[in-house]
Amino acid sequence: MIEVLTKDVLDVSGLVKRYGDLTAVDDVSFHIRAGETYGLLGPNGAGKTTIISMVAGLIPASEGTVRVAGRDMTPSETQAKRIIGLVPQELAIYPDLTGRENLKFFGRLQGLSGKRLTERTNEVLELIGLSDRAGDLTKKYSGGMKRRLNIGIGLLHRPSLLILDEPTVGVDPQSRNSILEAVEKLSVEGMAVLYTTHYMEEAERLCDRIAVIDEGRIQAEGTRDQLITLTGGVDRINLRGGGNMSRAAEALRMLPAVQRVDKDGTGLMLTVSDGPTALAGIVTGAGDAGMSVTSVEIVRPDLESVFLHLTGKALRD
Ligand SMILES: Nc1ncnc2c1ncn2[C@@H]1O[C@H](COP(=O)(O)OP(=O)(O)OP(=O)(O)O)[C@@H](O)[C@H]1O
Repeated sequence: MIEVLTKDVLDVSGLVKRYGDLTAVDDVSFHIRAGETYGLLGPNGAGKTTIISMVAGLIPASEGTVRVAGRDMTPSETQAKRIIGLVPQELAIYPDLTGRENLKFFGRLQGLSGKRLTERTNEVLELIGLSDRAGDLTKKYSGGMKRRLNIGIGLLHRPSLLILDEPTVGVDPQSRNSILEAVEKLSVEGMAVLYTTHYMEEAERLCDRIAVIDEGRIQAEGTRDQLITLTGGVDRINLRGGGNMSRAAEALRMLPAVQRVDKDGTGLMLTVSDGPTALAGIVTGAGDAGMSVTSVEIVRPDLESVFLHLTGKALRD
């Protein structure tokens, strides 16, 4: 049993995709186990959709291998595809059918029928939070509800690996939360999830491990905390106020935890090795040196800082 649980559901090795002179995906390798949510975090055009298109067997790889539950994935492979639930960015639902009718239609295509189809449809509606709107035509759904239904369709056949391509782009906050909650629940139930996003908050909340992707390459991979250590793990403390800020800056530079002090018109920005521990001494030190501090902010490093550190670019457009 333990052996089954620790086996990789997905194993990607040396994956490359070339379009003419452009290498859209460049030597990408990673693996995902049952119950693990793995994030591909990168800006638009980083290569995320191309990676998952190869993982799902929609397009052939130029080089490298994709193994799903031990089987080689290729566009002609059918067994491995049954293990996957792919939820693309584009919606694939019928506007003139209700939510429930859409699920039943796609469920039948996947070989479900009778009581099993009804039960699974109800389970999926519950999971994506659409039970109370199941009887409405989907053309009346909000964008977020349509997106949730799209995810539901990918779940009907109980895949071992769910692939979600930027599932929350352009959706309302309620639907976004409902999507994130559904992914968390599926993960607890043992599903492996491959999640692409350019929102670092989502990667931080959902993903056990994250690959930071830029220009087709994995720039770094690890847990959130492992990635944060790449930045040197320093915090920023912003002090706002008035008084003698030049003297305060000089005094604060002498404190052991303070690596750097920058000054602007309204305050001081400090780079500090352990912000929460050093905070009290910094505020006291600034006051003793003649600064009147009116506000204090600690900014801990996040995945945005990691991306900036690795690529010199901001994650957001
Ligand atoms: N069929 C194609 N032919 C030529 N170039 C392509 C093709 N598909 C993707 N590309 C290029 O490959 C690169 C990666 O695109 P990809 O769609 O995988 O990025 P992404 O990270 O998923 O971004 P987005 O979220 O915008 O889709 C881009 O430069 C894109 O223009």
